[in-house]
Amino acid sequence: SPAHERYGPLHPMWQEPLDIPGGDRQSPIDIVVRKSVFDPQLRPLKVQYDPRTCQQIWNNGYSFLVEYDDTTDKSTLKGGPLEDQFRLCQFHFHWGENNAWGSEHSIDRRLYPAELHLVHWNSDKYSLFEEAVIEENGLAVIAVFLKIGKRHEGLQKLVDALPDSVVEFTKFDPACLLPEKIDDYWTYAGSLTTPPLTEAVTWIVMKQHIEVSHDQVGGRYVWGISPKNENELPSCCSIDSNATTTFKAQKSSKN
Ligand SMILES: NS(=O)(=O)c1ccc(C(=O)NCCc2c[nH]cn2)cc1
Ligand SMILES: [Zn+2]
Repeated sequence: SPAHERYGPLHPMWQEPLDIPGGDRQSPIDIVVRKSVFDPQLRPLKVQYDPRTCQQIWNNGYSFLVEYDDTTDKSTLKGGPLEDQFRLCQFHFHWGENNAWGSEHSIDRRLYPAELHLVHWNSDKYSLFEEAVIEENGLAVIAVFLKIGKRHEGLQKLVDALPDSVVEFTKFDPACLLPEKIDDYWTYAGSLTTPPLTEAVTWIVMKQHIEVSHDQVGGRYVWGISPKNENELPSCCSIDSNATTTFKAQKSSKN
């Protein structure tokens, strides 16, 4: 069943108590630049996205996802730290209530207003995302920081399409959201940053950010997770704010 039938406002992920894994590779992390080590064995990243695999955009109650058809090897990622070929299944953003924060990773403790995650799963070893998500080398996520600046034309097509639920969204090439130098990245072994927090992710964090204008960045009144006015707030938003707070509290109580 598609993700929006498994997750989303009607089945919020945070309600049941979580048995968060003990975890020695939990994400997100603060990237301490002076402690990062150059690895000459890292190869250039090979990103080959086919815009025709773009299927839909939907609001899952705490962010919005753009989902891709991952039934064949049409939109793939390989190279860099990766031994296998990975299939793009979705991308989504993390943002804050204001532009002072919002990203999940930080660079020398600096947070960005938002962070894009392009989620891929290992199609050489597994046949479904659900299988790969529980395996150590199952997922690869490219993270790109967003900074407020000039308007990002490619992003605008997405912002214009933002749904209150699920809308058909096609021919979007996510490569337009990547910075120009995709071979300048940090990589580390980590986890999903939201439940089920499984430690299955090879993170590839881009050093270069992309610029978006302030009216393009997330937050309750821009990225379509809340209606025209406050009292029409769909239930998902209330779950959204509580869940986010609860989840963050759980996570900080853990470590
Ligand atoms: N922020 S992130 O680390 O990039 C990230 C990416 C993907 C997911 C995700 O897909 N969560 C559902 C997992 C699941 C288990 N079984 C079926 N789906 C969560 C966080
Ligand atoms: Zn994410």
